[in-house]
Amino acid sequence: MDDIVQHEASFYSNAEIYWKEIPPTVDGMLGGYGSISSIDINGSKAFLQKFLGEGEGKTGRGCALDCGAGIGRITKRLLLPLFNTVDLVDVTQEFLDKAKAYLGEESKRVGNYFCSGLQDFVPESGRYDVIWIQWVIGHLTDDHLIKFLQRCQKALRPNGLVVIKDNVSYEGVVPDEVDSSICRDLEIVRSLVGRAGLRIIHEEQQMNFPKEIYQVHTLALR
Ligand SMILES: C[S@@+](CC[C@H](N)C(=O)[O-])C[C@H]1O[C@@H](n2cnc3c(N)ncnc32)[C@H](O)[C@@H]1O
Repeated sequence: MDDIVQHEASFYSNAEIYWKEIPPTVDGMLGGYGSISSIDINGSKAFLQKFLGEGEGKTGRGCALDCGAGIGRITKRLLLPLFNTVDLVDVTQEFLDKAKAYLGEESKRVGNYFCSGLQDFVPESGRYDVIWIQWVIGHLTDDHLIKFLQRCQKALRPNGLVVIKDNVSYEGVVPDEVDSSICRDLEIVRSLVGRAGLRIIHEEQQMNFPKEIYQVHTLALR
């Protein structure tokens, strides 16, 4: 991590260069593991449903933000079916350009396509019921992740949730030179969430993924 902080500019620019070369497809989004997309989405749906609904303390279904959205794989199958409006934010303009066609008819319920790195992005205060952050935190330094989570907390509506769903390493920080990212262990992710001042409401491991990939954990925060 110290290395990355010293070479922060190239950590971000190398990731941008990497993603610009990736085809705007579900397989591209998932590093060749397009086949696990349905298992992923179904797991996420079951996770989110626990918090949605009518009544005291339930999370609303007005507006969601898909962070590191890519072409909108999660927006299409998880967020648009559950929320009235969805905003997308991603650093790769080519993916956002593809999103409208990929989302089809339902893209009329997309509020905004924001092209920005999450390290720079300021979500609108009080706008979102759910802020979904999947398979992208490894592209942020610790400091930027903490500050982004703090901005997300301010962007929540009452009873809103920030959800992180991501790979976790067995131990420590594992760099990936290919896409210029890192994978953190679960303890490190939890501690960054704590340093950001958010509380973990619920946590689950995604089941039924291939054995050879990282474990994937989902954390609901507010
Ligand atoms: C592994 S893909 C995941 C896409 C989507 N979350 C999904 O699960 O289908 C990572 C995405 O993060 C985007 N990305 C990489 N670095 C980013 C950054 N610093 N800020 C915002 N998006 C970033 C890439 O353009 C890419 O769309």
